[in-house]
Amino acid sequence: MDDKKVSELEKLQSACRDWGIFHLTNHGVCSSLMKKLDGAIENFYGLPVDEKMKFAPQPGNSQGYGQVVVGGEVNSDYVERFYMITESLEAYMEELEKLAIALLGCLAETLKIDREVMLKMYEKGMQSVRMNYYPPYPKPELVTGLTAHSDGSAITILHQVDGVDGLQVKQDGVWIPVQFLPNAFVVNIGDIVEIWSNGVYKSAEHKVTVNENKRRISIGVFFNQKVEAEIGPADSLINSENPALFTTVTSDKYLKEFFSRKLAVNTYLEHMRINKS
Ligand SMILES: O=C(O)CCC(=O)C(=O)O
Ligand SMILES: [Fe+2]
Repeated sequence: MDDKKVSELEKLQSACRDWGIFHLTNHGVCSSLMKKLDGAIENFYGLPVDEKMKFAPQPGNSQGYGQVVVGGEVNSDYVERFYMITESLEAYMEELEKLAIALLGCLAETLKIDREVMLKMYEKGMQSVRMNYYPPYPKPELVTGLTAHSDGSAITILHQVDGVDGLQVKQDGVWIPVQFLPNAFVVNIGDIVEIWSNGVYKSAEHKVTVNENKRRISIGVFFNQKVEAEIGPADSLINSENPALFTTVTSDKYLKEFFSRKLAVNTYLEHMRINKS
């Protein structure tokens, strides 16, 4: 491996270990697709509420337009969201999937996990997308845009439309604003990579604040394992000196349990932790 690659991988390693979140310059990849998508999303959120409510989720289905719902009640978070499992958005998703696999490949390399093992788990994995719309609010300190949480995904690739800030990540107990970088995605390590890496990489605890005058729109794409893959620490990382810190569960169970819980930090991950202290 050349020195440049070694140093890039080292940077990735420390970002994942210390922060669970980092910027990824996109070098113009998907930029025209992104513009189209941004326009479509702005048009959608600009529609009257009764038009948007036509896309409200059916009972028992998490896909559709609405607010954050916790245990059947609408949460106080000041955000409108649209969640869908991606069949449309194909071109954008295809490009992002290549990026996600490349990133997961780099993570596997830093963890000394065989690339084939990584591909077996994540290639053609389940993907979903969530579009978040945070309207401006005159007293932003009185509302939360999106509650503190970690993503249940393996990794999340986030695009912030128009560069309106608001995302924050918790580091050593302190909330740090994630500065917007033009032409860069934000990548979050999600709970699945924390489990898969047996705790080497940490899922990012993050939240979103609301802006006084500007509306904020973000598009998060969540990359998960294949539905038939199990979720647990990678076998090659476990030995008598490094016991598994998490249990292994089927994807099905993981997804059901994750979505049945409140949006919060490490919700199901903590449940999977072995020898909780
Ligand atoms: O709006 C953002 O920047 C973040 C959204 C987010 O964290 C999520 O949808 O899980
Ligand atoms: Fe998130």
